[in-house]
Amino acid sequence: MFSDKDIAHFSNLETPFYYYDLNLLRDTLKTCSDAANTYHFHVHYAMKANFNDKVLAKIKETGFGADCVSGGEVRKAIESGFAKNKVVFAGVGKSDKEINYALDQDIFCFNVESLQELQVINDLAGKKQKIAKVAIRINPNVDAHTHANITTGLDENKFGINSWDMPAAADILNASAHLEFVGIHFHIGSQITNLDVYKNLCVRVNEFAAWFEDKGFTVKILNVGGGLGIDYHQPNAQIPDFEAYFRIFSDFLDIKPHQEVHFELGRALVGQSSSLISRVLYVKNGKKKNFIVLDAGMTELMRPALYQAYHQIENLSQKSNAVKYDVVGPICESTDCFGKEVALPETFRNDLIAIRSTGAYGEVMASNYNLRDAIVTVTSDDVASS
Ligand SMILES: Cc1ncc(COP(=O)(O)O)c(C=O)c1O
Ligand SMILES: N[C@@H](CCCC[NH3+])C(=O)O
Repeated sequence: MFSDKDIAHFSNLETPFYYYDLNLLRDTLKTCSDAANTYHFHVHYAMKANFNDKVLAKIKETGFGADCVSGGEVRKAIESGFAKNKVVFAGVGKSDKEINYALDQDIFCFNVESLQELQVINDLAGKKQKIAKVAIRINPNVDAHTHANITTGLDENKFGINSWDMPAAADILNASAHLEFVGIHFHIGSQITNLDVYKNLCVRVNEFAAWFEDKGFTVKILNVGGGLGIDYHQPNAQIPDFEAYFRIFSDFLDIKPHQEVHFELGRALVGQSSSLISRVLYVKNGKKKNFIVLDAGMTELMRPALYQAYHQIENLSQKSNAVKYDVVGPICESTDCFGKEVALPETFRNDLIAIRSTGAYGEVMASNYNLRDAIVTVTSDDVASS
């Protein structure tokens, strides 16, 4: 929801830009942190969702750790002040260079995604006379009931080590002098709105934890990943129900006194705190379609083109009766479309348009295809001090 002051401020700015509501971000982080603390759960922020410096600063202040998926993210987390002993490194294709860098930084843990990777980390740690802490990322074959392109925990997905390879993983761990097994890791997908799927995940986590402990391993960390979704249809409802989410894990996980439960939340923490603000370049009224051509495109926000993802679109400049428009960007691709048959007030050149819920996988997935300008960001602090 934008105030008159926000809109007046936006009117003086060049578009497009990402607007960040840092107050909403702070409130979302606090709600999550309070709920996690109730259950003594640990949250690592999945940096891939958004690594804007101002966003990261707020997340670091909350005391969360960082879940990284590249050497670049590990570096960014450390340079942004996240404690090294709260940095985890996941990813199905960690390069030797990235592993060496993370070993040098003595990060908390590698979430290992293949048998070969276990051996490589052991070899590289050995060359440095170090012991690498590792958690085994297990593919639990649990359906997240989300978009196929953002499902990660099914047998056909590339992520994690398959359940039938656990005996081989245990053998490698036992034979590797430079690995310290700390626990098991799962992540079944993103934008999960049916919380029941997490109950199914808990059943699998309990089975694998018991299996490893039966084999004589101490499973200290139960890392259940992230994936909690947001309501893209209600950008003003804003803060996800973290309490209900954590309660499922408290109720359904078989947590032993020596075990910690870790989460890797991305979208739920940052998704609602941003909107992409754009201007209407042209309105084209046709026989079959009316088009609004924006100055933002799939280069600024790729999700609709990539996953046919829904983002609410609002005209901040008009309030009249609704007309249906296809809202498109200027990029030379037919998929450069933010929404079809969107009901909006009658719209004119230079109107301000907000595309909502863009805090997660928005700015970070931007590209300069078509040699587009670099992304600009504006925050609620900028508006407050204007
Ligand atoms: C391993 C891992 N952890 C955490 C996340 C964060 O997911 P989300 O932003 O859906 O919470 C992802 C992305 O899906 C991931 O791949
Ligand atoms: N980029 C995806 C989410 C991927 C999550 C990372 N595994 C999205 O925009 O919804």
